[in-house]
Amino acid sequence: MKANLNVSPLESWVNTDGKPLIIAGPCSAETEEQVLETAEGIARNGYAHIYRAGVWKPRTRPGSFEGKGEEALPWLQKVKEQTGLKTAVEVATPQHVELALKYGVDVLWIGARTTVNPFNVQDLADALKGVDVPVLIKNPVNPDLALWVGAFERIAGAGITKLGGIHRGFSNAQETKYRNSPMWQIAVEFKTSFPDIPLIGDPSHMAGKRAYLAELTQRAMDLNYDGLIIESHRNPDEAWSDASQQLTPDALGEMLNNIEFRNATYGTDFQSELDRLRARLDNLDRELMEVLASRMAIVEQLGEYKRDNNVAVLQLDRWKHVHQSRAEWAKSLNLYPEVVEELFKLIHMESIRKQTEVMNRQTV
Ligand SMILES: C=C(O[C@@H]1C=C(C(=O)O)C=C[C@H]1O)C(=O)O
Repeated sequence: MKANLNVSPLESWVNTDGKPLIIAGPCSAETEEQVLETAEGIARNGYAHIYRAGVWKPRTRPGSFEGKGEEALPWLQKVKEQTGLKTAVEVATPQHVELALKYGVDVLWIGARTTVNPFNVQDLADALKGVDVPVLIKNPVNPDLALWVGAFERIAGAGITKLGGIHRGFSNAQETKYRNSPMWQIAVEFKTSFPDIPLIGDPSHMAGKRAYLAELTQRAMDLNYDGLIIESHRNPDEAWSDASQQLTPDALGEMLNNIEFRNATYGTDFQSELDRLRARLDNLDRELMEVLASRMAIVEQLGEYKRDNNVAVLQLDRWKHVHQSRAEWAKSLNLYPEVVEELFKLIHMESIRKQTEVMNRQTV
């Protein structure tokens, strides 16, 4: 996917000394004391660059705590004064943008439920015209990379260059382990297509539960994310929103201490070993494709035979056998059966496409 985006590097608006950007703070600003005490704990631990707090909360159903609104913004000003941390809030309407800027919030983020709606995003873009403020855009709730990119195009269209993406995962229709499925492949695609846009992992919203935060944080770091946004509350169990996924500032510090922060690049001694192993991979991938091409040639012959004998392309019994036997082979080869199953589903669909083409090919 391509898009013409003018993006300033992260270092142009926040100094992280080359380390991942850490944004931490409570899901919601509840009271002045809660905001200040949590900020003080985070500042004391020294890991964070930006303090986050939700002031306007988009809730799934009405009736739950929807945020303190404007009343909470002076509390964030105090956080800045007392800790030196920058501050960030979520904005969903032009009025939110206006108020956040009025009270000197340093960084704005657009939530997943806003990114999903181009009308909302355009309204925000219009409100941001002529303003120089960093804007982080969460992925839309549904796994649609183009919709995410569209939001970047709209905000960039307003002249904002200090941009970043937040990968918070994708909403699930059914109960799954994580509250929001990470679907890492979408983020990898995002990073591949837009290497200049800093990408920040949001393990809190992926996890939904404290117990999964460390593994998701590690995963984001293994994928070389530029930063993390993690919810932290002075007393998580008493939080007015997202109680089960927040950590105390100290517990967050402890978790981050146990994360391995990987290097994005490597030295020359490492390079030669990487080159050697990658050369082997190149050869193997080439062989893999040659095998695939041979398979397709046989599929084509089978297609011709089916056409000449008026036999249907799809052969369910055979396909079931292929599907099952390859999953068994995968197990015995120590490969993930689910991955091999997915691979063979793709191969099967390609066989069907090829044979359908053969069937409908004009014979002379
Ligand atoms: C190749 C065939 O046609 C289809 C493709 C299959 C495959 O790719 O393995 C299996 C069954 C058929 O649905 C076949 O009939 O064997």
